[in-house]
Amino acid sequence: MVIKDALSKLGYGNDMYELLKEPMRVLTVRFPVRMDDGQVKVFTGYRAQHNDSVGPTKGGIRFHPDVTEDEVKALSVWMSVKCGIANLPYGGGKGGVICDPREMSFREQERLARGYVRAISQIVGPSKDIPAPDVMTNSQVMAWMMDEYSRIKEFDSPGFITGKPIVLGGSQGRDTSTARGVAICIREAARVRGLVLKDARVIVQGFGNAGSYLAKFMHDEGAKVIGISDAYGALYDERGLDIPSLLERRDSFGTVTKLFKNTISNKELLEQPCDILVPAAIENQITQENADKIQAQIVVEAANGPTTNEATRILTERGILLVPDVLGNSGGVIVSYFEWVQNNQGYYWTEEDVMTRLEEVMMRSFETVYATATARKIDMRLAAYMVGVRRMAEAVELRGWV
Ligand SMILES: NC(=O)C1=CN([C@@H]2O[C@H](COP(=O)(O)OP(=O)(O)OC[C@H]3O[C@@H](n4cnc5c(N)ncnc54)[C@H](O)[C@@H]3O)[C@@H](O)[C@H]2O)C=CC1
Ligand SMILES: O=C(O)CCC(=O)C(=O)O
Repeated sequence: MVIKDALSKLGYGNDMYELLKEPMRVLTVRFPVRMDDGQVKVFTGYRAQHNDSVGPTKGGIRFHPDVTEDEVKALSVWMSVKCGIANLPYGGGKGGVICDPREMSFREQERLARGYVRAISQIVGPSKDIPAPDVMTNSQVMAWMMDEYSRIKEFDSPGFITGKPIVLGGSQGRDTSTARGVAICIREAARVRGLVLKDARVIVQGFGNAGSYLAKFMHDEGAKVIGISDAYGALYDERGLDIPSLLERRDSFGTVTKLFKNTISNKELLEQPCDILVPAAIENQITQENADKIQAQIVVEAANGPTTNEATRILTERGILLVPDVLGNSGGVIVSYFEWVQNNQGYYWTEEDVMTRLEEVMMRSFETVYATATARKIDMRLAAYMVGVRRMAEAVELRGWV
């Protein structure tokens, strides 16, 4: 495990690893939701809280048929590392519900969101554990969840959840912040590799919140986005895709390829020649099986966990610069933190303020991780974990837990 290597390189013993290798708390909930046809369906969900030595835990909630307890647990550990790199006063958390919102009506999704919040309400809160959007959840889902939590607690609680619509206390720029952070990492990675972004060939896997805005930002930079995909297939054109038109035609779940006949598979897309490859969908996409077929100079992970540890080793040995998820996609939680700060202060920033601060934190994070990787001659993922876990380990020691 990377966290074990990172702790060991930082000089910590096995006791620290034993504490930090898994979440301190995981709640499994089963809750009823009345469907539109009058029947009641029981859904299973989870909320994992990795470690709260630094501050309350923080991390998104995903609605997806493949959610498992192990996945949510791993995602909560990665959130801790991510918050550590960006120096946010949080530990990591993550939640998920096994469901397929694409098959549910708007009102069924609302009842699901509210039911999940009722089920987890005892262990979450603005100074305990603060959720946010993730796969197949969005600002509307956050609005329902915030409303449900506020009703239960009987006071307005915007700071309970981030990624809300602006009128309900959301932050300017949160919707595009994950992609903005990825774009900053791409710019910095290209700089250290001497790659000019204009006309650089970019492939983005996933066309939801993270992937679609990233494709837009790359297109706006003058790069050539030659491939994109969603859960149903991929579009590829070496002359460059019409990203503005695809953005208009995607649905709220990031689906667009169903509108086209000439699609290729996600597997084929990942193996096409390009300069920059951005996995922005789900876990385990670059593995031992296809890592030697990746034809990019730079891989920036917008998704959580798209590259296995073995594949990270293969890509790094092949000289490909891999910017890991815990750094690459940290723009989302950074602006979530800004949203929470604004909610706590009751004072709201301009989009320019948000973007300037995001840029500062992302630049500092990239530079610290890149310098650690270069100085220690280690891959960017291990370097990121060393940077990310250090503060948490210190806090654990100072509290006398280990
Ligand atoms: N939304 C956010 O603020 C953040 C998201 N992330 C990560 O980014 C990734 C994507 O999240 P979002 O864009 O928010 O989700 P989303 O639900 O908005 O979009 C997901 C996209 O991935 C596609 N997809 C789903 N299953 C797929 C498969 N098997 N193969 C290929 N494509 C598939 C979907 O069709 C959709 O285009 C996830 O790993 C998430 O954890 C990370 C940090 C923050
Ligand atoms: O915005 C947040 O608080 C967390 C987003 C998230 O789930 C992630 O970074 O993976």
